Amino acid sequence: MKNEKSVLYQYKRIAVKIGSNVLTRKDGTLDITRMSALVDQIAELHKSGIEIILISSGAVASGRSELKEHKKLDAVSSRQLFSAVGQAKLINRYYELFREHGISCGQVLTMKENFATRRHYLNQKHCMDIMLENNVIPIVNENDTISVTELMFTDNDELSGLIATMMDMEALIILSNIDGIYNGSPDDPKSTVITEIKNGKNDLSSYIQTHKSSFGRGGMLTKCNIARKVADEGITVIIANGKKDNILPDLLQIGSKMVCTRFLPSSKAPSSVKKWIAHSAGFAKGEIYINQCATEMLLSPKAISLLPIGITQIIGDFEKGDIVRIFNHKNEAIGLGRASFDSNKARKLIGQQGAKPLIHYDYLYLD
Ligand SMILES: Nc1ncnc2c1ncn2[C@@H]1O[C@H](COP(=O)(O)OP(=O)(O)O)[C@@H](O)[C@H]1O
Ligand SMILES: N[C@@H](CCC(=O)OP(=O)(O)O)C(=O)O
Repeated sequence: MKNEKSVLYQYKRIAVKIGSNVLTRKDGTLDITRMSALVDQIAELHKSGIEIILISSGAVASGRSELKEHKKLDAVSSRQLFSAVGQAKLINRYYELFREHGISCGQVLTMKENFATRRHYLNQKHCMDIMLENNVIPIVNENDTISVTELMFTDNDELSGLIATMMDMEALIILSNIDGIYNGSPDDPKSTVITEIKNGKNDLSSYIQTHKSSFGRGGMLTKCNIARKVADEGITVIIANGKKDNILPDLLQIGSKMVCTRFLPSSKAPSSVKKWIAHSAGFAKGEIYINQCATEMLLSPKAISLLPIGITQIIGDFEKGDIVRIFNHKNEAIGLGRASFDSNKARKLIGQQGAKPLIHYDYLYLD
């Protein structure tokens, strides 16, 4: 499709995640100039016909800029206070900035629990589908005011991965304060950006410095793990520098030479239910341990369901339809699935021949 400047872009449907570090100045306050520049770029892409979902951090930073004086607070309280004030200010800014381009945007606040059941998942999907159909740009963030401690996403990278898969986007662009993933310390002049990461098992952990940057929550390692998982589901993931001028149009042009790290997508995308299950580890209610033979069968190229005969132990209580984690005979987590019946019935059937599968192949996701 052609835009005003006749630029050809690579995708028609993208999710863009703007990280805390992109939107935050050194003193922790919101960088409105950067925000405005990114809105201009998104507006340009939107006008060229690309459907865009924005996952934007910045609520806490925005609240911090607003409430210069406040009582002494612990970490949870300050996050709740800053995000309550900051999210209102953040979305208001986006609203005004997009309005200058004649574009409507809408707010979607969510939390981990909203992905836990298939029904909640589909409700959220419907909300964003309807926004896109009506030319509205969804701006998604975690509902930081009530999502605390164990209910929280690791960070907005995890949330953006869930959104990109749920909405069947062609690409997820993760904008951070760095050009991509370096093959060493980013501060070392000998390090260079890894431009392409092929699908499959690549261990990048030796490259990643574990210290976190000033305002990011998860760090580069979570970004990589999420990126690989999303790419396995058939979506291209690009990590690029959101602080660079005109980064989005430059990055997405056909034949772009812009420096970034690109995770190449798998050509075999799983079904929509399997994608949901793949991102459900945080909501698993039980643990299913299986023997070596069952492990080998499940990992074989054939479409095999998990039968009670291969189960050795069940930990935890779950209902029919809940997500459970699967462990091999070496107690290593190998995947997730949706239980076809509850834990009481499953326990009674352990090791039995001829019983119905506890996890049907269609509801089984292996790492
Ligand atoms: N090998 C690496 N390549 C690139 N960045 C790295 C690497 N190791 C650690 N990092 C750090 O990861 C940071 C980005 O992650 P994060 O703090 O989560 O950002 P964001 O807020 O944008 O999500 C970078 O600023 C960088 O300091
Ligand atoms: N939801 C929070 C940001 C959460 C977060 O983890 O951000 P990031 O480090 O950009 O992935 C906020 O709006 O301030």
